Amino acid sequence: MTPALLVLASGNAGKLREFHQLFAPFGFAVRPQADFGVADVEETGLTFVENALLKAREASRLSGLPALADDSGLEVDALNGAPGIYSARYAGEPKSDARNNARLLASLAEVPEGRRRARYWCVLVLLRHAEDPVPLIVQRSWEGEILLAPRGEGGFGYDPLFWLPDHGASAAELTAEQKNRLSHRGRALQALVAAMDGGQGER
Ligand SMILES: O=c1nc[nH]c2c1ncn2[C@H]1C[C@H](O)[C@@H](COP(=O)(O)OP(=O)(O)OP(=O)(O)O)O1
Ligand SMILES: [Mg+2]
Repeated sequence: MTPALLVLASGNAGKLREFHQLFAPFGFAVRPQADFGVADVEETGLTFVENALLKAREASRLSGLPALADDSGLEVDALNGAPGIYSARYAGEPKSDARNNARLLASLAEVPEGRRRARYWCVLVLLRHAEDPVPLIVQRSWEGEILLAPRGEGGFGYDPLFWLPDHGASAAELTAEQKNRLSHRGRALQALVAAMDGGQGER
């Protein structure tokens, strides 16, 4: 299935910017859920995949279009996997990247360099319609370490604290093109598009 038009089931401006860049080469149109009056759903799942399904289903139902949702977050080993599926709300409501980053640094204040390993997860769910019983699902991670202080101005969310030892940069110090090539989201989307083009049966 290569739909002519896809709704992006997200209200996150950083994600939407990355998806627009990532989809540009593939030649089908994507529109944010806000264009169809879709508001954020309550993310009541206990896994990224459950939350992504809830978001995609709601956006598809209200738009009448195929929908792609991204549920993502940061898993920090020294915090037993927190903030995980709660990454967006780590410092409470309303969601705030600045307060989330401050809480992450405070939570890791006693954890030395070398023990600050973490990874981003991105789960993408594509529904052909709201009652699609065969969602297309891909999950990818991106390994890094949590810095002692923020670096860089790019990206969004936890990127200024997400250090990439192999690149000698934080995720916020990469160009948009570099981040999209390396990231959990960029690689998940490549895999999703490959699966849409016939990798998973007759879609
Ligand atoms: O590449 C990334 N660079 C930095 N931070 C990131 C990234 N990817 C996910 N994250 C963080 C942001 C947010 O704290 C959480 C996602 O939460 P998540 O519920 O999936 O998104 P959201 O509520 O911001 O928007 P929406 O649900 O409408 O898509 O993980
Ligand atoms: Mg969310």
